[in-house]
Amino acid sequence: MRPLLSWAGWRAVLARTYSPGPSAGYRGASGAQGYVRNPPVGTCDLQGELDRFGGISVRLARLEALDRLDAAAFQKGLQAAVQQWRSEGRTAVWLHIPILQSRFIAPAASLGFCFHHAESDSSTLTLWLGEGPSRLPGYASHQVGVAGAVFDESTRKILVVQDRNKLKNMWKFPGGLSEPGEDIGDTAVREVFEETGIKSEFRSLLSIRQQHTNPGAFGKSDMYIICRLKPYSFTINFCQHECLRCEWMDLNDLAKTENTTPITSRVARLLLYGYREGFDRIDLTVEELPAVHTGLFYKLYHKELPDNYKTMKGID
Ligand SMILES: NC(=O)C1=CN([C@@H]2O[C@H](COP(=O)(O)OP(=O)(O)OC[C@H]3O[C@@H](n4cnc5c(N)ncnc54)[C@H](O)[C@@H]3O)[C@@H](O)[C@H]2O)C=CC1
Ligand SMILES: [Mg+2]
Repeated sequence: MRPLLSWAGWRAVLARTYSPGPSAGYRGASGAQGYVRNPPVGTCDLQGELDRFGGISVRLARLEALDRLDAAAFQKGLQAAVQQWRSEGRTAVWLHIPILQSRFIAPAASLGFCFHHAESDSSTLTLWLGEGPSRLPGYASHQVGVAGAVFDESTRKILVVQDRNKLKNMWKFPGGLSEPGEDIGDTAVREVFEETGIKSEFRSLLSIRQQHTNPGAFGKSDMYIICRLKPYSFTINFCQHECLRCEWMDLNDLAKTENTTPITSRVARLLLYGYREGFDRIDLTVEELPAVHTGLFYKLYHKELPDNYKTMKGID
């Protein structure tokens, strides 16, 4: 059995890891993003990561001796390390703690660390070391809900549901919360299918509602986006868990009824206007463009831009 890492050993590991000497220099230019990696000391192989803002990121999951380290020894080691990082002019510490090592949260908090966020299997705590108030960005500020206004132009019918879990049964568009990494249009199409059995395709984005302190948003703000969808199946098979009723309703009736929410009524009128005057008046269509710095792609939603403006040919 390997020996328990002592406080002195732990302190040495932390101190050596964050004091780049000849054997542990930063990769890349000074002040740039890089790693600080030392050869294993005792049973530990600690890695600290320097970010481009001068902060240091510590991932406890990478410590080999973590299981055998007690909370008190961790606190002393962390305190010494924080002192060292301060003296080195680091701006912040990001401490990533696996859920099974949550015993290290309280010692870190006693040194001034606060929760930044938590995911299912880890929490991230931060400590601001820079001048003045913290400039660290917060975590998620909104939840995103997306509904589909599925409109069949050939019959002028719109797909509506009544929620099973609401005290008042009002007509609304089927929809739900967006999943991480999911495009807005894909959420609308998925939620419509899950709740009503109707297959559809994305056409445009119609409206965005922002609401703060929404009771269902875990203290965050709520962004509720309504998309225009085109149906390609018409037989309703609605979800009994979530919906009480589901119908194809004439768009005029939805625009006039009082048995609906203000947002549904407003978007029904918007759709009626688009149906009569041309959907280009109301649609924010989507295009995929490349991001310059990351090489990733993103979706951009805006009113249709004439081709000559896209290319800027023939424009003064
Ligand atoms: N103004 C409007 O017409 C309405 C807008 N919205 C917006 O739609 C979005 C959310 O859509 P939803 O259809 O509510 O989400 P959703 O379709 O993703 O999920 C709703 C279902 O999740 C389950 N669920 C939710 N919270 C639960 C809990 N605490 N415990 C157990 N089960 C739970 C229930 O089965 C519920 O039927 C939000 O952005 C909200 O603001 C929702 C209702 C009406
Ligand atoms: Mg729903």
